[in-house]
Amino acid sequence: LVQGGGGTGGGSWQQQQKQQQHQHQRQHQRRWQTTFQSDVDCPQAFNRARWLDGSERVELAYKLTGVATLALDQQSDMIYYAIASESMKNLVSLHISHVINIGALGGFVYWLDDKTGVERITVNGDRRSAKLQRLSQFTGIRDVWTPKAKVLAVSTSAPQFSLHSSEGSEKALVCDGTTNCDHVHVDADCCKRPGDFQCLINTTPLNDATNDLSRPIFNARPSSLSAKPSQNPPKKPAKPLKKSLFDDDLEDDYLSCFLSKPKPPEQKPKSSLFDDDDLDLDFKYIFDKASGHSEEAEQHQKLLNFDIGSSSSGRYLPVRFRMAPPTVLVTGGAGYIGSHTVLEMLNAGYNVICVDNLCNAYSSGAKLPEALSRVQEITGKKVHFYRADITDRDQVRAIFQEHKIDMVCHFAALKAVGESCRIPLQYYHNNMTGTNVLLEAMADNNVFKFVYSSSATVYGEPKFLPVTEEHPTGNCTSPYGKTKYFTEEILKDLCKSDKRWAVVSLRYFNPVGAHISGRIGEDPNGEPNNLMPYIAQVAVGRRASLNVYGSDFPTKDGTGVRDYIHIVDLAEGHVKALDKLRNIAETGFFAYNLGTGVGYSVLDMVHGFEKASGKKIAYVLVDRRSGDVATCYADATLAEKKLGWKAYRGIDKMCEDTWRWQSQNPNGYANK
Ligand SMILES: CC(=O)N[C@H]1[C@@H](OP(=O)(O)OP(=O)(O)OC[C@H]2O[C@@H](n3ccc(=O)[nH]c3=O)[C@H](O)[C@@H]2O)O[C@H](CO)[C@H](O)[C@@H]1O
Repeated sequence: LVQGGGGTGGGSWQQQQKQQQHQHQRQHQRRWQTTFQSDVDCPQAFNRARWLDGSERVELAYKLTGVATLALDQQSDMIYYAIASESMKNLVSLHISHVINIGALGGFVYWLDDKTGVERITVNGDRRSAKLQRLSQFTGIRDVWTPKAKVLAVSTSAPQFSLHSSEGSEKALVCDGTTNCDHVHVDADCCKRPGDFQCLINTTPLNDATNDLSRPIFNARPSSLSAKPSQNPPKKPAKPLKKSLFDDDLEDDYLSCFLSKPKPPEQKPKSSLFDDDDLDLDFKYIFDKASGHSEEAEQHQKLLNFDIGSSSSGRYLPVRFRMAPPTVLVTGGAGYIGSHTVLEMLNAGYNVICVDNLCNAYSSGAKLPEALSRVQEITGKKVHFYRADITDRDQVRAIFQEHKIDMVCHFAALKAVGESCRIPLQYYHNNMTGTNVLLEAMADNNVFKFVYSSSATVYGEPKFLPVTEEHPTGNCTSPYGKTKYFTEEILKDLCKSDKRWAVVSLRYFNPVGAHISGRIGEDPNGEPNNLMPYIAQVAVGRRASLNVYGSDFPTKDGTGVRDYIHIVDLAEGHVKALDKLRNIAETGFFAYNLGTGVGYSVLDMVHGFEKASGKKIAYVLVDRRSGDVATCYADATLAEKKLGWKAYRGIDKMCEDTWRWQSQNPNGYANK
């Protein structure tokens, strides 16, 4: 036992408590969202916290049915409750890093223990059995002392707690952590600190205290008891307060007192978890238990990946499990949207294999098309590339045979509206037959997770604004638009026919902008069809002036209004869609709008670009372009709710980034 205590330390303990509370509150205000990462049939999962809407995390946790070992990146009450649900019966081991609020964790551990089979817990890198945790650090109570009795269990769920004793002691001295006391007491004759108090304890021995925690025998708020003022000042000099319970030698002494367990020798941090025989044994145990077969257990062990962080004390190693990153086949990966998405996917940790026939992407003849070579340069990560046509069944099959593909992100398509009216058969062949070939190859290889590059064009002329996903689809005017609509219909039928398919169709509004590096951007072949690249080429001197199609629309300045979305926001939307497909077992067809919800007119864009580039954009007002609608903008709240995605970049950023790309690459990629 550690004797005495430091009066001066009390203030800092309170301060720490307050700081912890504030920190916890701040976390809740930011509303954590978490993603659970787990492979199918893999009994481990890792949870990553994010700053987004909290609604989905519970749902995700509920899906983790087969998981035996769970690593949580952050502490969150909501997650705990979800984990302690019926679906987590298999959970035998829990690892939580960055734990801040020990008190909240206390309540959870009792509940969790009751609802699941958890036997191993690691908190902030410190491993103990659930039974040990019960008695000490997972309670809001800092210290318990009884002169004679051996305390079997301390249960707390503020403001109530209960003490159980195996022997005939009638009183215990309790410090609840909100007091000035930070130490275990040796003498029971009086309370040492103003906030300490004595309480009655259960004198009836319990056969199995661990099963009887739900029965409080003593309920009181410590503050409601009259605390005795300290009679004598502390004799010993104050010990510096520890940052957390886990940094504290006291804890081991304390536990050894109650459990007659010798204090474990101080351990040096391991350079690798695999050096730790004990831990290996733990895992073997977990896997044996989870799978019932030690051979399988060993296989799982090989699949495990660890991240080891550093701890402030150097004594505990925060451990994170990392699942093997999934491999995504990206078709059309060398194009404008494809290359930006590949970049974000690589940054998010996905393995990427690209296929592109280069019909609309620049290549100098090098191994990689220029856009992807620059993506590699920016990310420092490798992109596998195949020059192949997705309408070619043999080529597509060969790629699936060569790689173990987990998901597909499908961009490869022809996209010029006017051209599609001239050569519709080529559009139907490329966009629809190509997609069918791809889907067949996926099914043949048991790959059923698909992100589809759709367009707001599926809505046709908006019947109401903002356009929600509920808006009717199919009233498309161009063959290009119809290929997007028909493909969505094929995907819906596919999902209906076979419940293994999980498809996310992303309906883009008007993608513009470029990566902040200025190294990749939109590089259309020939004269641009779309507004933004046209403006950029006027600004850089490649074109004399912009034709503004229509100045008599019923809009604020007579020009067409669209929902322009920054390409990096759009790319992030794909990563979110992949994350969703990766992490949940839900199947079916899901469509989401990717837009900002804000409409800008053609002249807004012209002026925005003038501001960003410092160049005057010459333009001429001409007749409307056939098929153009006055106004179109998205309601993108469903993507926010379901994918945790939102567009953050506004018009200034769209124009600045486009200008950086265009001014640094006046002739696009060819201008290397
Ligand atoms: C109906 C249609 O075709 N929709 C496609 C087109 O959307 P949008 O027609 O909405 O995109 P866009 O960039 O071609 O046009 C945006 C706005 O700029 C105007 N504008 C455009 C070019 C120009 O030189 N001068 C000018 O004034 C145009 O009238 C419209 O009001 O392109 C998108 C890709 O970004 C999608 O592929 C859409 O499916």
